[in-house]
Amino acid sequence: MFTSNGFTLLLGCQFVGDKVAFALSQGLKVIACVGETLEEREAGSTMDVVAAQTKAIAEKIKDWSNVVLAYEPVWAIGTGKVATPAQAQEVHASLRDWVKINVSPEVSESTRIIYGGSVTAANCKELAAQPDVDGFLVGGASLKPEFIDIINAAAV
Ligand SMILES: O=C[C@H](O)COP(=O)(O)O
Repeated sequence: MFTSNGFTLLLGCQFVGDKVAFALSQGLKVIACVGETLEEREAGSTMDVVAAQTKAIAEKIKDWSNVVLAYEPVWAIGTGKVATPAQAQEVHASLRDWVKINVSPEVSESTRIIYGGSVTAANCKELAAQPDVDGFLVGGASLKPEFIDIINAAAV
């Protein structure tokens, strides 16, 4: 998945892995977004989807020090439908476990896993309080004064 304000492209897993590796090779830092569609969530395949997306990245890179993982459920991006704190924590914890098992415990500890998708001043505090939510990828709300509240919530 490639996402920026109001613009989301669903890309094949392998293509995303190649893009991440290329960006790193050029000295860039990467926020790699993973996330399921509403259909995939309703089918119960959320973790299978984000694991497959993360695997495609893990197969192409060795050094994770310039990579941040962002959990961005497709159904939450720019829709006003935010993941509940429990939904976000469940996926973030599973992602961290996946990285621990499939990459290394050290990378699992050091890699930030941030949440994106309709984050606002009203929902950021509860999300930020989840143990495996390390910050936010903010779209629409970054253009509003409430952004400072989101920054402060994530900084605690
Ligand atoms: O670029 C940011 C993310 O795609 C989330 O966007 P959003 O906060 O407008 O839902």
